[in-house]
Amino acid sequence: MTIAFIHEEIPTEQVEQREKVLSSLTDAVRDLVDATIRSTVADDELDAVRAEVEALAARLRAAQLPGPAGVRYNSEGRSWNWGNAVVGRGNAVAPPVDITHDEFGSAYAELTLGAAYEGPPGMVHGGVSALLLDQIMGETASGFKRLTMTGTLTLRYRRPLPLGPVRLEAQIDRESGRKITVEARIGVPGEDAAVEATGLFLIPSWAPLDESAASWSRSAEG
Ligand SMILES: CCCCCCCCCCCCCC(=O)SCCNC(=O)CCNC(=O)[C@H](O)C(C)(C)COP(=O)(O)OP(=O)(O)OC[C@H]1O[C@@H](n2cnc3c(N)ncnc32)[C@H](O)[C@@H]1OP(=O)(O)O
Repeated sequence: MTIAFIHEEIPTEQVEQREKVLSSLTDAVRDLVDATIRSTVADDELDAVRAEVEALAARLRAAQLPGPAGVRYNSEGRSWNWGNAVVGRGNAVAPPVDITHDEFGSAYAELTLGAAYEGPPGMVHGGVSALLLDQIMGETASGFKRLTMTGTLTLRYRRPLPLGPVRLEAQIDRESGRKITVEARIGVPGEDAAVEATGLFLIPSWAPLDESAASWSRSAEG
């Protein structure tokens, strides 16, 4: 099975303009998700809203990609992955997360998780913690200069994580050939970690050890 990045020759300025407009729509959809979960309006009002939402979806379906958004890049080295489940600017399921890479081998992010990410009452779903940790660890292992895939992820849930502000941190622990071990954690900012993770990330045998020569890079905006 091939994992391919899509070369699309759109000028960076145009990509950034589209990303800005798309991000605003995505924020509005995310707010709609939160509003839906927490709404206590009457049933007939829920039904009226459903009809309007269906009409809006039909407008967006007037022009669609044939499949998922994929990861795209232009020859200026700008890439965009608007469908990604964690950082995708077009994905209202993504919290979203802005990951800062301090230097190669270390990263962090701060975000607020609302009602859409609930597991135990008032707490972050364990799978959501795993999702966020997988992304930050994968990006840390890759450093956007090589393709890495999650091989094995080990999580220790030490204490429940309340919905609200959270902080994620990751750093490479060790590397050997195609194997990169990353340590990470998520918790309330300034408190002990709620979940600790260790991940073994692999550069697949079919991928180059370093892809930076392919003039492929990710902008800070992601
Ligand atoms: C420039 C590019 C930038 C890209 C941007 C990136 C952003 C990232 C953000 C994305 C974040 C989201 C991230 C996601 O969500 S990634 C999505 C979730 N992960 C997957 O779908 C991975 C599925 N698995 C595979 O594709 C293959 O099995 C891989 C590629 C992992 C290995 O297949 P490959 O053919 O390459 O390897 P091999 O079988 O010859 O074995 C080689 C060695 O590795 C050892 N081994 C194998 N498998 C495992 C395992 N599972 N755990 C531990 N060890 C394992 C094996 O024993 C052997 O060891 P040794 O005998 O040599 O000692």
